[in-house]
Amino acid sequence: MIASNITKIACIGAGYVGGPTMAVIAKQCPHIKVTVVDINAQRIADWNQIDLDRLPVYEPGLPEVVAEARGRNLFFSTDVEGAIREAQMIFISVNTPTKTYGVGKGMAADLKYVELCARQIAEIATDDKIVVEKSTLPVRTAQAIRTILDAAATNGKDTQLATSRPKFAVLSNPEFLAEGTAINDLLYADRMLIGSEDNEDGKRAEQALADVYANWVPRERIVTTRIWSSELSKLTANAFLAQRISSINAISALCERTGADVDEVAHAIGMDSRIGPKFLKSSVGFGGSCFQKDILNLVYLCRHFNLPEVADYWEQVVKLNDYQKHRFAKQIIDTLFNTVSGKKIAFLGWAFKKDTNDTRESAAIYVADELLQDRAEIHVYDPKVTAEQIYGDLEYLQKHRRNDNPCTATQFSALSAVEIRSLVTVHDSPYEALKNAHATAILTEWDEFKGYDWQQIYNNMLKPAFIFDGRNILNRKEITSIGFELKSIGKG
Ligand SMILES: NC(=O)c1ccc[n+]([C@@H]2O[C@H](COP(=O)([O-])OP(=O)(O)OC[C@H]3O[C@@H](n4cnc5c(N)ncnc54)[C@H](O)[C@@H]3O)[C@@H](O)[C@H]2O)c1
Ligand SMILES: O=c1ccn([C@@H]2O[C@H](COP(=O)(O)OP(=O)(O)O[C@H]3O[C@H](CO)[C@@H](O)[C@H](O)[C@H]3O)[C@@H](O)[C@H]2O)c(=O)[nH]1
Repeated sequence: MIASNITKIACIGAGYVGGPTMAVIAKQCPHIKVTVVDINAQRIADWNQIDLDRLPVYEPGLPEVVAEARGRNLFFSTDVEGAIREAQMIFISVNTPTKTYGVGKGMAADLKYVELCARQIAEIATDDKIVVEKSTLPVRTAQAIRTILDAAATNGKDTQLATSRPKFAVLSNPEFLAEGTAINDLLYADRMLIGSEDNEDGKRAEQALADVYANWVPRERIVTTRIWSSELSKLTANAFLAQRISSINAISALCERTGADVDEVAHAIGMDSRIGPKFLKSSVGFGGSCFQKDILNLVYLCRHFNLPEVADYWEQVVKLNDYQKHRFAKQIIDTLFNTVSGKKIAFLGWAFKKDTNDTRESAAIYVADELLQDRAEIHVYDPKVTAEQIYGDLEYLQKHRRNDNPCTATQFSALSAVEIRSLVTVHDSPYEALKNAHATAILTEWDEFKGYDWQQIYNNMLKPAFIFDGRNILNRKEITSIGFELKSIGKG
């Protein structure tokens, strides 16, 4: 029977979602044994690190949560089969990146890892399981998971009576946490969304998962819907959030031409309670593993369902974001007298936002790539990102440029790993990165950047000393009074 009182949970995928979400469930529910598994043995070893500063995910508040629950009722393991066998409820929290091959290349979500999980669960399960989609998935994926679970569950078990074969309930439970604030987002979630199949087992499973969250989430914030609505709500939420950023970034370009100030415009419109103040910060462009991937997935779905106008509408959000990154890089080249060849450009920040070590789709990667095409010498400092990660990001981009992206246009030539390493230097000290630089570009809004000794930095830079503030974090009056030439986003 589908369990109604959950005491054993497994989560497949120990990444940025699986790790923090399960750590918080374990912290809040000491009566539930939570096992997080991954095929990446290094990742699991890192989650088991005694030194909590070296967990694989940098996230404020996470070390404290892990310290409290790990070894008590929170376990990280590579034994995927054992965890599946034991659990009553299994979260699938594996990556669903944009496809880089075949049908839907560059647009559709790659569901191969999710499919593998479904097959593995079906093969190993000997009793009834609740399977929870935690990964972000295209609408109607639950149907595919159900088909795999049902078909594979009978495979090789033909001798078993149909009634004694394990049963599965599939739930959609998308995750809305944002990196950098994940622990707070999980502890004080705006809502927990659960979509279930419309049958007795589905409703039983929905109740069981709602009861888990009710250990700390107020009941009125636990929202239940049809399974397709839940799946689609996740893509829609990200599309709406990203759309706000592209909207304000579009206005930033107009501000630069007209003498308006985008931060003032954002403040003024955000005071309208119908618009609201959040997600109106103009920047060098949004990054992260979710927004672009999920919108492209939405666009692909719309085309699949023959809705080209709807597809074009949402695709524009991504195109505008590409334009914003390109505009920033071009402004650096234009301002530095039309070439950055042989010039030292210091990058402050590489992560896609502050308070994370995640760099996936970070604007910094695209801006760097465009400057490297002109043979700039880039010197990077980021408080949490390793040199290997930075080189790896640039090398990956050389193989996976999108042709329709002005930042990665086809006329760009691919740089070799050796060329990248000769042109890009990664520093442990921001002051070293900035010494003798022609210009500084701020790519991430890390708080520490604001507190630097900018007078000392100015003294050690070449003149004229340019700052391109891609996050509008510096105080214009103070910085320009030192002598810097400051270029901000959306300030004419
Ligand atoms: N990162 C976020 O902020 C965020 C927020 C909400 C939702 N999501 C969604 O959650 C999902 C996971 O994202 P993430 O950022 O945690 O990804 P991630 O790449 O950090 O982690 C995924 C993990 O799954 C593991 N994995 C893949 N296939 C496996 C298998 N068959 N068995 C065991 N382990 C396997 C990988 O080794 C990896 O460690 C994605 O669908 C993403 O869109 C992400
Ligand atoms: O006003 C803003 C807000 C954000 N950003 C940028 O947008 C990107 C994404 O930021 P954010 O949404 O805070 O982080 P993510 O971790 O990508 O979280 C998003 O993507 C997750 C994965 O799906 C969802 O769970 C979250 O709800 C959704 O906010 C980053 O580059 C930010 O710098 C801006 O430029 N301006």
